[in-house]
Amino acid sequence: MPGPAVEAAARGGGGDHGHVHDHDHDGGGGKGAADWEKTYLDVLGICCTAEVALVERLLAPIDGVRAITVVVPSRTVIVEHDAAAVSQFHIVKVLNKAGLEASVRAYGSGGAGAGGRWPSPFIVACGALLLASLFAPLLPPLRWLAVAAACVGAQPMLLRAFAAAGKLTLDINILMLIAVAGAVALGSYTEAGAIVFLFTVAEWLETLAYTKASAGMLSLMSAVPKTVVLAETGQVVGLRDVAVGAVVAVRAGEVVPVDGVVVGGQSEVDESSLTGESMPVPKHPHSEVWAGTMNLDGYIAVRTTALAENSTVAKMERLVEEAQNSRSKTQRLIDSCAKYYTPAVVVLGAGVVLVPLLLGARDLKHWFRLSLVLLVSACPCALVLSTPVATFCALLREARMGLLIKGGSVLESLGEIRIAAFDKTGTITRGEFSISAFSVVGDKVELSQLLYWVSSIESKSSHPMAAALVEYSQSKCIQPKPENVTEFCIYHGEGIYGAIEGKDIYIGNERVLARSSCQHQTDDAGLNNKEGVSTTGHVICDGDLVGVFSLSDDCRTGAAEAIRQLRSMGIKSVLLTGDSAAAAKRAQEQLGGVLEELHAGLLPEDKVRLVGDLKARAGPTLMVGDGMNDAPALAAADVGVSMGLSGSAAAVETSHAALMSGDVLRVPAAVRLGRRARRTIAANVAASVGAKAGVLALSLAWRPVLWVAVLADVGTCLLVVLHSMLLLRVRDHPQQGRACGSKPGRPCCATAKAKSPAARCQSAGAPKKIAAVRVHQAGRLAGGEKAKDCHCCPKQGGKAPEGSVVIAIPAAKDAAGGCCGGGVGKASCDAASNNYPTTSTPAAGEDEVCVVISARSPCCSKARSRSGSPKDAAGAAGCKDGAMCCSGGGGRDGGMSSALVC
Ligand SMILES: Nc1ncnc2c1ncn2[C@@H]1O[C@H](COP(=O)(O)OP(=O)(O)OP(=O)(O)O)[C@@H](O)[C@H]1O
Ligand SMILES: [Zn+2]
Repeated sequence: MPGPAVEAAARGGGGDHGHVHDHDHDGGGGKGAADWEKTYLDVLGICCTAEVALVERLLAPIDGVRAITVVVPSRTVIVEHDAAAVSQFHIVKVLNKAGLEASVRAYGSGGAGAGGRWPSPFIVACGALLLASLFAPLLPPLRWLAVAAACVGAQPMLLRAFAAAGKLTLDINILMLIAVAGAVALGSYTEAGAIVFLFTVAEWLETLAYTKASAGMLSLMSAVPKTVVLAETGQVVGLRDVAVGAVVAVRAGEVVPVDGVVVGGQSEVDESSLTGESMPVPKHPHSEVWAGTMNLDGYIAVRTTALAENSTVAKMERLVEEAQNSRSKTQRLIDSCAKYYTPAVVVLGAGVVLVPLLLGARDLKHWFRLSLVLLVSACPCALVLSTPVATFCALLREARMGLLIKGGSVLESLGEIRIAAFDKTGTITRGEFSISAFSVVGDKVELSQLLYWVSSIESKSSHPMAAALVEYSQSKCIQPKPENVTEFCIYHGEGIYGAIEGKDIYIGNERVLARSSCQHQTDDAGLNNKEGVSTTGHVICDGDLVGVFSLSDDCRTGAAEAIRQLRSMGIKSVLLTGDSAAAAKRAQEQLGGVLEELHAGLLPEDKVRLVGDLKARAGPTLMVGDGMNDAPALAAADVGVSMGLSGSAAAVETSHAALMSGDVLRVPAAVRLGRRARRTIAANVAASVGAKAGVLALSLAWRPVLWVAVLADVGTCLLVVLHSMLLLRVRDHPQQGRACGSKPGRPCCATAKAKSPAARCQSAGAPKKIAAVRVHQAGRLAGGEKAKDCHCCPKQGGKAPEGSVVIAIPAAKDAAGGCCGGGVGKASCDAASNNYPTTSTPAAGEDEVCVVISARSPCCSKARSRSGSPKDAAGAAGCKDGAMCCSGGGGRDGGMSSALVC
C-alpha cells in the first residue's frame, strides 16, 4: 500500500514546477500547450491509503494529466493538468465512475465537501431497515429487512469495490463486502446489516471531522482576488498579468492581491491569515503589505514587489502542500508495515478456513466466522491514519499560529528539541536600529559628505543597520544616491564595501577595519560609554578611519518570556550572533540573563560549526534566525526556524519552518505542540494496534463476533481522527506567556522586572567588566592581520570559532555548587566561583585573555569525567565545591561554553 500522500508524476516528467497556476478556468486557456493548471478536488471516497493507488491508476492514464497528489488527511486530490487537453469535469467524471464521490473545490469554499454534512439517503435507509429488522422476534419475516439494509447501505461500497477490484487493488470496501456476504451465508442477517451500517456511519462521521479540519486549511489561505485594479488607469486586469512595479489599488474591505509597498493612502490591515496575529497593522507609505491580507479601512495604492505566483501567500500555499506530502519517519515505518500487514492477514484468514476444512474439523462455522473477523481486521486503516491525520492537524494548528512547518518530519523533530540557538539581530532583537551617535573622525571629511557616502552605499545593503543609517541621513536632509555607487560588496560578519566618487569606503565592525588595512587605533570609548549602546560601526575611506557611529536595537517583546518557557521545558537557549560581544551582552541584560551562553562575532560558518557542536553536545538542536548569515546554520540545525516576513529570503528558503510574525513566543508554543503531536501519534498507534489485538483476543478467548470486529476497525479510525483533531484546539500561549509580554513600552519584560537573581548579580558587577571584554576584543581585531592568526585559547582544541567571543553567563548565587566543566582551566574556575566577571592576566607568551563571566548551571560529575584532556581534568578538580560550572554542563566540548577572549 502506498503512502497516504503520494505524488505520482504521471506524464511529461517533472517539468517546470515553478510555473503552476491555480485552477481558474477562464483565465487559463489558450496560452499555448504548456498551460498547466492545478485542480483541487474533494474526494469523499478516500478512506485510507488504499484509495491512493486507485486514484492514481484512474487518473494517470488520462492524456494531459501531469501530476497527481493525494492528500489523505484532507481527502483532497490535486491534479496538475493541461486545461486544454483535459477538463476538470472529465477528471471528476472518471473518479465518480469509480464511486469516489469527487467534486471540484471552489476556491475559498470549505473543504471536503458539500455532501458531508448530512448522512446520505443510503445510510438513513440502511439504519431504518436495520431498526425495523430488530423486531424480527415478534414477526420472523422482518429479519429479511436486515439483508435489505445491507444491500441498500452497501451501494456506495459496491461501486468503489468494483473499481478497486478492476484495478487489482484490495481495499477496505472489498474486505467489508466479503464480510457482509459471509455473514449472510452464515445466516446472521442482522450482523450483515450492522456491518454495513457501522461502516457507512463511521465513514460519514469521519468525513464530517475532515470537513472541519480542511475548512481550517482554506481559511488559512484566505482567498486572493483573481483580478486587480490598476491605480493609475482604473483598469481591471487579471492577477497573473500584474507586473512587478505596477501600482494597484486596494479599497477598504478588499484583500490585498499582491505583495508590495504602499505608495499612497493609509489603512489598517488584518494580517492574521499570514502571521496568526489578530491585531490589525497600520499601513502608510513605505509600509510593506502582503497578498492575502485584508485591508480593513481606508484606501491604499500598492506598488507590487513580486509576481502573484511568487507572493508570500503563494509560497505558503506551496509549503503547506509540500508539508502534507512529506512523510515523517514514523509514518514511513507504519506505511511499510501496513504494506505487509494486509496480505498477511488475508492469507491467515484463508488459512483459518482451509486448514480445518482439509483436516475435516467439525465446527467449520466457527472457523469461517474467525476467518471473516480476520478479513475485517485486515484493514490497517486506523494505524495508517494515526500519523498523517495528527500531523496534518498539528501542521494546520502551527500554520494558524503563523508558523509554517515544512513537513511531518520537522514536526517530529520539533518535539525532540533539547537546545535552542537564537540569532540576535532581527530574532531576539527587532532589527530596528536607531543611531545613537554618528561622528566624524579627523578632519578629512565633513559630516554631510560622510553621511552622503554612507547612506548611498548602505542603500544597497539589506542589513537591518543599513536601513537605520539611510534613515538617519535622510533625517539630516541628506538624500542617498545609490546610483553613484560604482562598486559594492558585502563581507559577511564584517560589513560592506562601496566605491563612490572615486573613494573606497568600508563600513562595518572591527573586522572591516582590519580588512581595509586601516591603521587607525580605534578610539571609540566615547561611544561605548554611552547608555544603551549596542553596536559600534566604523567608516573607512581610502584606508583612513573617517567616522564612527553607534546603534542600538531593542529586544522583541516576549523574547525573554519565550526563552524562559523553553527553559521550563528543559530546553537551554544560547545566542549566536555576528554582532559584537558588547551587543550580545546588552541583549542578555535586556533579557534579564535568561540565555545560557553567548557567542559573539561569528561568521556564518562559525554559526554552522557551533550548531554542529550543540547537536553533538546537547542533542536535537533548534536554530532561530533571520539573516542571510543564518541560512547555513538554519539548514544545519535539526529544526531551523526563519523569521519569515521580516527575514531574508535565503533564511526562509533553507529553514525547516518559517515564522510569519515577529512573535518569538510562538517558538516555545511550537515545540509544545510538536511534543503534543508526538504523544497524540503514540496514543493513536497504541489505540489502533490495541483494537486489533483486542478483537483477536476476544475471538480466540470467547467467540468471533463480526460486528465487534467492524466496530473496532471503523471505530478506531474515527477515534484516531477525532483524537488528532484535538490538536487543532491547542491554545496558543499558556496563560503566563501573555502576562508580561504584551505590556507595551517595555522592550523586554524581564528587564523591567529585573527580578531574577542572575539579573541582580549582573547589575552588581557585570557591566564594568563587560566593557573590558569588548576593549580586549576590539584591541585584538584592530591589530589587523594578527586577528587571523590568533586562536582563542588553543587549549580548547579550536572549539571556539576563531575571532569569536564566547561568554558563559553569570549565574544565580543560589545555583552554586557545581563544578567547572572543563576547558577553561583553573584560573577561570577560580574566577567563576566569584560569581562575577573576572579578567585573568594573559599567561606569558600568550596573546590571550580568558574571561569567565561565571556560569549558570551546576554541572554533573558525568559531564566532568567526559572531558578528555588532563588540563580539563585539572580544571575540574580545582573547582569541585562552591565553584560554578560552565554552562552547558561542560560536556565533551566544554570549551565552547567557557568565556574566552583573545
Ligand atoms: N550593512 C552594514 N553596515 C554596517 N555594518 C554592517 C553591515 N553589515 C554588517 N555589518 C557589521 O557586521 C556585523 C556582523 O554582521 P552579521 O550580519 O554577520 O551579524 P548581525 O546581523 O549583526 O547579527 P546576528 O548574527 O545576530 O543577526 C554587524 O554587527 C555590523 O557591525
Ligand atoms: Zn480504511
